Amino acid sequence: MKQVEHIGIAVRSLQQANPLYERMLGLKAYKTEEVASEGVITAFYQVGETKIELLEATRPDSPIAKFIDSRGEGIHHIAYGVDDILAEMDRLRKEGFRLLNEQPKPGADNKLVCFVHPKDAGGVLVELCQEQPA
Ligand SMILES: CC[C@@H](C(=O)O)C(=O)SCCNC(=O)CCNC(=O)[C@H](O)C(C)(C)COP(=O)(O)OP(=O)(O)OC[C@H]1O[C@@H](n2cnc3c(N)ncnc32)[C@H](O)[C@@H]1OP(=O)(O)O
Ligand SMILES: [Co+2]
Repeated sequence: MKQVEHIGIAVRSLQQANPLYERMLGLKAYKTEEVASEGVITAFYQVGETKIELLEATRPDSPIAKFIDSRGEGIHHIAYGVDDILAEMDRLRKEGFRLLNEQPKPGADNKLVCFVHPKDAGGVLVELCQEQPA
């Protein structure tokens, strides 16, 4: 894994969270994108070498809705950038980590992603992400 690509933060409402993050970071979101397959709408902030990904649920069965119901708003996952997601998935599988998707799937911001179960990763949901060729 080469860097922390982004930190995912669950929010109830982007409309309410964006002004807070803009004031706090002194930055505007560079992108807003819906990922229907995950039931989320995202806003991305570039902070130095990494990004903050705000996530609002778009439906009640979204992982973000479930997370907010049980834990409230806050850090939801850490995403690590990788060069070869299939190789990294294979390595983690062999190390005994449960992957939450067996094949890489499309994420936001032109990435392929895979999640690792938080119960195998010290209580933190981990996302692997690989840049997709444009
Ligand atoms: C925008 C696309 C993409 C990107 O490109 O960046 C994204 O970031 S999408 C982000 C949203 N998508 C996902 O989170 C997909 C992966 N997540 C899942 O598959 C599930 O959410 C989960 C992690 C398997 C949990 O689902 P489930 O088992 O149904 O939920 P429970 O509420 O029953 O939780 C079981 C257990 O796990 C703990 N938990 C749940 N979520 C997290 C979390 N984010 N971080 C740490 N721990 C988490 C939860 O508290 C339960 O623990 P116990 O209470 O001790 O049993
Ligand atoms: Co993410």
